[in-house]
Amino acid sequence: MLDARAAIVTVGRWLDGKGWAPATSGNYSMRLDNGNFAVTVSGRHKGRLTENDIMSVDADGRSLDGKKPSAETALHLALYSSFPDVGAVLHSHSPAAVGLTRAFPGAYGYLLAGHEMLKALPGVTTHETEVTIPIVDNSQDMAEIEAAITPRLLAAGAPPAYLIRGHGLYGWGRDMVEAERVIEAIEWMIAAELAEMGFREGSGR
Ligand SMILES: CSC[C@@H](O)[C@@H](O)C(=O)COP(=O)(O)O
Ligand SMILES: [Zn+2]
Repeated sequence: MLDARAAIVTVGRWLDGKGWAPATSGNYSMRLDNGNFAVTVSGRHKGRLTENDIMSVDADGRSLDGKKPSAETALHLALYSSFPDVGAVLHSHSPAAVGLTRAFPGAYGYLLAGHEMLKALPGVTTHETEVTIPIVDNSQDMAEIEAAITPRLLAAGAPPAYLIRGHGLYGWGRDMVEAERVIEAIEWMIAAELAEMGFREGSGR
């Protein structure tokens, strides 16, 4: 648990430095060796976490230390339950990811194709490929989001990430380093796509 606390504090500072964790948004978790999970306490500023802002929950999301876990804990636990190899889950709130999902209100997914950066995703070895990041509508009912997204994540070829419309990005990996790489790569590709759209609009192409 000590290592997990330190890793989560560090990742919060990094994500906040990127501008992807404003105003207490975002939440982070890690699988623990004892079958429980370390998760951020709800409502804390993720760039200013201390180790007291990381708590543990069991596989049903019950607090094990009297603190209040992230409001989105159920989404983290659904990923750990679906993917036994996953060791860390990150949730970012970047303006790019939120802007993209709001710019395409009817989109069910966003296609990333031809980017060299796709190779940052586990198992991808060439830019000559495409990955669709699923988009699910936002809800304050985590069970609703979970039910809408889980079957899509279990489909063949699904990436280790999804977008919640008008809300943010979830990404995960076998460990914290891999989860960070997934989030950073997808956030970067989304920003590149938005920049490209701006150029096209500006040049009339
Ligand atoms: C402050 S807006 C963001 C929250 O509503 C929520 O989406 C979020 O990401 C953080 O919630 P939290 O309960 O702190 O984990
Ligand atoms: Zn959120």
